[in-house]
Amino acid sequence: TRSTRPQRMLKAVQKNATKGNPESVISAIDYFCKNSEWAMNVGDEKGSILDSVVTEVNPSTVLELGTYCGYSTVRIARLLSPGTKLITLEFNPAYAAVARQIIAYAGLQDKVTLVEGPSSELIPQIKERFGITTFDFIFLDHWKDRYLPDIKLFEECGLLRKGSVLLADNVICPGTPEYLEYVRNSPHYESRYYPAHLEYTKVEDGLEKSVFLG
Ligand SMILES: O=c1[nH]cnc2c(O)c(F)c(-c3ccc(F)cc3)c(-c3ccc(F)cc3)c12
Ligand SMILES: [Mg+2]
Repeated sequence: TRSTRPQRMLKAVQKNATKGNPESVISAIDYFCKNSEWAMNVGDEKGSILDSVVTEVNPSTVLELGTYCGYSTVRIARLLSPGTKLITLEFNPAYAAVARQIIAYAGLQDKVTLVEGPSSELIPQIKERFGITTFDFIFLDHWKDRYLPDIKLFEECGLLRKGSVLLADNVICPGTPEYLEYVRNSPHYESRYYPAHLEYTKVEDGLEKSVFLG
């Protein structure tokens, strides 16, 4: 049967990247998406903004919603201090299977815990399952309609602390208007928009960074 796009992306990584070299994995995926098949990785332009925010926060606890093929997981994990781990949630088992292999190819498997399932069920389990009290950094990149309910879930579950940084992808394309309205008008968040483009295209998109004020 015909391979899937994530499987073809994995093949491109195995062919063109160097095992244990995260930069080469990132480059191989970007090359694949620019020259073979578009795919919904955060990409190099928004990825550079992601890198700068992660570097600035230098988080000890990290959560990613939406692993897909692991591109942003690799981007984040390669920047973490030794001993720091990130938890990434993926709903789609086929995506998760490819992501595990791409993360391992980059040599970052010891810094990543990939959990399969819906964020609505997994978020309330995080404290007990992973011994986390609060997150320093959260990257939202799963499904636009879950951004607002999941940020409310973070608040209800006590997973945010004064200074927790949330960074959300696709706030313009496909767009998350209710989420933006919430973080931009809530007295509990300081929000800032980083303009960019939809990965590998000229279409407008951007990232929204929101700091929890407590
Ligand atoms: O769903 C997503 N999660 C995370 N990141 C995404 C991302 O970075 C994207 F660029 C897109 C996107 C945007 C425009 C487009 F034309 C196709 C896909 C999607 C997306 C949006 C709607 C869908 F029906 C399917 C996928 C996502
Ligand atoms: Mg995205």
